[in-house]
Amino acid sequence: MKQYLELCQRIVDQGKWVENKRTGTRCLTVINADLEYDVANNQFPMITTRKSYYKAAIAELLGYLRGYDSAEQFRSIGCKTWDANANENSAWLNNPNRKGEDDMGRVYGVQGRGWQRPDGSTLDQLAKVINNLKNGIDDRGEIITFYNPGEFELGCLRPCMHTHTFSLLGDTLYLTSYQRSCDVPLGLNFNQIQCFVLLALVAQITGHKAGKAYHKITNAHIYENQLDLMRDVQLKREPFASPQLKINPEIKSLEDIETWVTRDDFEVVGYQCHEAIQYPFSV
Ligand SMILES: Nc1nc(=O)c2c([nH]1)NC[C@@H]1CN(c3ccc(C(=O)N[C@@H](CCC(=O)O)C(=O)O)cc3)CN21
Ligand SMILES: O=c1ccn([C@H]2C[C@H](O)[C@@H](COP(=O)(O)O)O2)c(=O)[nH]1
Repeated sequence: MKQYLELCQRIVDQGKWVENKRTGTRCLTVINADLEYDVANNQFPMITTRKSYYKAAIAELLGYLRGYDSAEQFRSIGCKTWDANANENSAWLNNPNRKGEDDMGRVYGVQGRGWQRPDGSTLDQLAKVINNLKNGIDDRGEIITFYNPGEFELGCLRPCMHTHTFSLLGDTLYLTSYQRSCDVPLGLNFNQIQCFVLLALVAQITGHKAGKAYHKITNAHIYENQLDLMRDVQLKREPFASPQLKINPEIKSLEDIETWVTRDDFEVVGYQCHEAIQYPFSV
């Protein structure tokens, strides 16, 4: 929590204003932030200086791991975060590749589970990584990347947290996640949870201890219409201690994640927080 608040304060104190053509809203911006999460000691990085909707963040991650490509699929598992980008983003609405209501196109999990090869076959990046890790193999390339510049025009948004690298040291699994663009008041609240859960979950299904998750962010920003709430409300609050995350121990394989796991297989213990803050969302 301390590192989150320090990043917010750094943006407020040292950020530079950058115009953003896509959303039409300028952002106070810093470059480069390194966060880390202690998964080994179950310090769940939920924001405590406002209410955090952690189940929606976990549902979003489950949708990525399943290769979902429609906002309807995300809604059906308890996550509304893709409604606006699938249905209100003018560039995407005018894109001839959009297949209709709720279509997100070839984003995130579509690339992670079905990267298109030149011969027409597909590569399941996630299954390869899980298989290797299960067999104790780290080939120094246990990478899942959603970033496919050749297919950007086939999706509603370029992935923000775009690459996840797993590393095995003895019986301990580590994760390094890379993010090119980060909406610190809204998106980061979700992304911190997702880095933590991705490591905890993959460690559980591959039979390893979880170590640390490292989260590397390039462009970290606060949109202009979020700044007053961040500076004058959220940053004035004292954080509470981190809660703990309990994951259903019956989750044992990638197939479990694909078939029956829901957001209710994840439970938070000891969460204390300040009141909700509703930040504006820029599409
Ligand atoms: N401008 C922008 N910021 C983002 O963080 C973002 C995008 N766009 N586009 C793609 C995804 C969608 N994400 C989102 C979208 C909405 C919320 C959001 O509204 N969160 C609220 C309530 C969540 C709920 O009730 O489930 C919050 O207070 O955290 C969070 C992340 C993250 N990404
Ligand atoms: O997981 C996510 C997804 C998106 N974001 C934020 C970062 C930016 O504010 C927008 C994406 O806009 P671009 O113009 O494509 O950079 O969404 C996030 O923080 N986390």
